[in-house]
Amino acid sequence: MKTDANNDTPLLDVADLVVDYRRGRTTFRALNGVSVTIGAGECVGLVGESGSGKSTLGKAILGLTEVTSGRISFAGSDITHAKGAARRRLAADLQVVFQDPYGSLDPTLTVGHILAEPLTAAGTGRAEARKAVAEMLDHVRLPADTVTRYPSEFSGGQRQRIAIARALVRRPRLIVCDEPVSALDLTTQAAVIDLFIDIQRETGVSYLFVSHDLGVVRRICHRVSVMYQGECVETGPNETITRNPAHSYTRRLLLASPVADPARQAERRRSWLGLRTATGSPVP
Ligand SMILES: Nc1ncnc2c1ncn2[C@@H]1O[C@H](COP(=O)(O)OP(=O)(O)OP(=O)(O)O)[C@@H](O)[C@H]1O
Repeated sequence: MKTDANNDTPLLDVADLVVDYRRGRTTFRALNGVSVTIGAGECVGLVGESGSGKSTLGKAILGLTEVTSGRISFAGSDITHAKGAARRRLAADLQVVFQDPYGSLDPTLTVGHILAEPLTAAGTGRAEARKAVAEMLDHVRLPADTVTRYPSEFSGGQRQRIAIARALVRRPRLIVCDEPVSALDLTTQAAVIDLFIDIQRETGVSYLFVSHDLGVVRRICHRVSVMYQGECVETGPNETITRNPAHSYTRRLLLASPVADPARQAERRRSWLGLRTATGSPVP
């Protein structure tokens, strides 16, 4: 595994994480002892069905939800409960791209303003911020005149490129990508995934790539962790997880993910139904 440049410490080290949500008078355990590491320049995929806890893990890393127990370390520092100024300092290194390209950009601001704001808020001068914004637009393959336009003037895929540029503008070391392509049509998805791959090659940034779609994760990630009911049931290299999964839940997830060939899809569906019947409903 690739690790932090100067030592053997992973860039991100999540150990035995527990997150409980309050539901009225009871609590619901959304994460139950989850451990994940990400090295420098590595992309780790987080897959699992809806409700398995993927977004909760992303939110805990970003400080958007309270951690019940366990530890999150970033570049060797404990950030489990980082808040206020400590959390704001982390924003230089730790960024996020959300699923919804329509809701995540302020419609009242020009794209230039949206992209420059994280830099000027951190004390960068206007001229330097303008230069960095132009570079970022180039990185995400958007034309220079994008700066004067508003988010509503762009398609979903273009908006997601703007959101990626905003996440990149402070040159972070890790981006949490929470279902960043699931709201896009298949062709746009493929182009945005290619962009994520190119950016990683160009900048060496790491990704935690959350997706319910193993097909997407197969294209972009070095390693994959599989979540099921708040637990991480399997972690391994992309090839191993997507070709030879050890856990029965991963096999089901794999068989349920769509493939382009309809005949193969039908065969996989039959196989999936057979597997369900053979193993019964509850997954071990
Ligand atoms: N703020 C909250 N309060 C109470 N329960 C929550 C809260 N947020 C999430 N949950 C519950 O925690 C569990 C995990 O949710 P989470 O959003 O992390 O799953 P997910 O795998 O990301 O699902 P999806 O793919 O649908 O986004 C779900 O049962 C969800 O209902």
